[in-house]
Amino acid sequence: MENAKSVKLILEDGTEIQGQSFGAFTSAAGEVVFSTAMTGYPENLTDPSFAGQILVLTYPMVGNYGVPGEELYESISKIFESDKIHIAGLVVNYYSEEHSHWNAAKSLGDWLKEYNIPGIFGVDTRMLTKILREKGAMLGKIVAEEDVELHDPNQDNLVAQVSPTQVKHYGNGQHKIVLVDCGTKTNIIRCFLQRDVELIRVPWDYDFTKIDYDGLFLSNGPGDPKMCTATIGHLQTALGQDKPIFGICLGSQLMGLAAGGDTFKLKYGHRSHNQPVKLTGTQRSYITSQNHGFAVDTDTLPAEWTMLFENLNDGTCEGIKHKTKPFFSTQFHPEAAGGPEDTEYLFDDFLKAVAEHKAAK
Ligand SMILES: NC(=O)CC[C@H](N)C(=O)O
Repeated sequence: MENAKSVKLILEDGTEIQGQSFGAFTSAAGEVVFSTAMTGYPENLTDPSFAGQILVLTYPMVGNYGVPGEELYESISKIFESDKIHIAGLVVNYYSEEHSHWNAAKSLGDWLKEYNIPGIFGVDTRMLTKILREKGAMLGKIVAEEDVELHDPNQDNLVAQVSPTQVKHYGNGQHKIVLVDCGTKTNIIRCFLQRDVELIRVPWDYDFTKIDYDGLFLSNGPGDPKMCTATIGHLQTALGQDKPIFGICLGSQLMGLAAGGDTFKLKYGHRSHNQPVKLTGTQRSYITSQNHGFAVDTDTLPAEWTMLFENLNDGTCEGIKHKTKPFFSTQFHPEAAGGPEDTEYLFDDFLKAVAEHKAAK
């Protein structure tokens, strides 16, 4: 891009990288994390799990397929994972303002401008990723004209910032599922609506134990799961019953915490579309889409819980399950947009558990 203004990326360890501005010419602070996914920036940027984060993309050319226009499916976005950009800033190597794709409606830079989010290009993002892998995810800032303070988003209750304040209903299928929205990706809603469900989407701190549901679902979401004390409290009540429960990503961490286990922060997290996980007790592995910085500490799980999936790169917990009750979770994203769809069958497993539980009543 010609005539782009200079901006800097500054990390908390003092690393300073000069680059050029695209998107909004403004400063922003956050936690600097990297993703090695090769595509999917429209989905990543709108995933509420990224709230407060400055996202570094290792794929070297970004923007060349543009950004799709908004289309709706059952009153939710057909493509995006929410109705706005959630990242704090974007760091890329080569930015392509020119774009070409059958459904492109605008450039990535124009889209970032609409939401006042800064981007920086001309950064060797693979070198930067080596720093983040060695030292761990760090605080950082993109500095345009005005300087800003470093800020740790994990100290904030980000879930309260991205969760809706109203209850919403979707679909009229036979299984009544409560979706606790801690920052849900819309593809989770789409996955449910393609199945036989009536979905009740409730805020993160809503007392869902008052609803006579058939199954409970806990969504993904941003920040430290320990901030969600209200959700954990309601979940503990639900764990005292037998109705099926399924959690994804933050939802998995909340299940671990409500069960009495602990969570911890990974050194630099898992963000990509090719994370291998193994189903415990089998030799079967799946390629999964992931975006998390925290994980359940398997060693802290109570005796009636066990690890359901294990990450084959670093051995960390990628899901848990109760040994006798129909409660299970994944740390990865089985609904995966973008990314591999190998594990979407888990939605069917959950609804099968719901149907069986209803039949046994
Ligand atoms: N995608 C998610 O739900 C992320 C969960 C949590 N915020 C983490 O970073 O681990």
